[in-house]
Amino acid sequence: MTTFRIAPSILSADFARLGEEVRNVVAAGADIIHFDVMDNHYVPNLTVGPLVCQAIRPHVQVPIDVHLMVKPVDRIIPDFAKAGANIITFHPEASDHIDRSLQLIRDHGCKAGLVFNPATPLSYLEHVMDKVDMILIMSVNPGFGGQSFIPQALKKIEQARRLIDESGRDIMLEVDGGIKVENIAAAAKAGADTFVAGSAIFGQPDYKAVIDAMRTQLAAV
Ligand SMILES: O=C(CO)[C@@H](O)[C@H](O)COP(=O)(O)O
Repeated sequence: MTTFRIAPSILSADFARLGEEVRNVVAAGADIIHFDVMDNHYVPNLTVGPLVCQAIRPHVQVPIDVHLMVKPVDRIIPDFAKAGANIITFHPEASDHIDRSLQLIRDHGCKAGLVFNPATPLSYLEHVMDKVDMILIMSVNPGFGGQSFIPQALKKIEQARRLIDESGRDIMLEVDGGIKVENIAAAAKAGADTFVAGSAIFGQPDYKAVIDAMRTQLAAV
């Protein structure tokens, strides 16, 4: 049986109360905290860095999944590992040496992953599948929360699921962007097992009600 994980994205949280926000969302049933890092270079938005990751680390026991939307990637990896990240993912287009970046993340004791924008081919995986612990399929173009799910992502999730099954490895398949109660089951049916949701959770007053509703949808898959 598939283990489904719900990973609220801090991008839609109240940054003035971030410690309280991550505590509340974990108490509401979140399995992972998704930590979006944007540099105003690789993506046209700017968020937070390792200091903020370090600041929230004592507030939660669940894994922190750091999604690097930065270029270059390598020089910031050790800082996030030291700040308490458990999973670090990056976009293959943002790294000059994908294999080296994956190895660097693993050498720092974290799980490593690659992120695929809507128009980025999965072929980047071909020679590095043995070093990947997570594949993250973007169902929006990265940079902002609150965008609409791009339905073509479902086909890519199916393709990624086939590659994972062929590899025989235990690789998490995460989807990110526009995930709501209404479409989470479709993403799960396509093969995703980890679901990032920002505005759908932090945009509602009752985090537990949303996460429970998502789990109800997942239980029927
Ligand atoms: O990485 C990103 C955006 O670049 C995402 O993690 C979003 O933050 C998800 O937000 P919603 O689409 O769920 O509101």
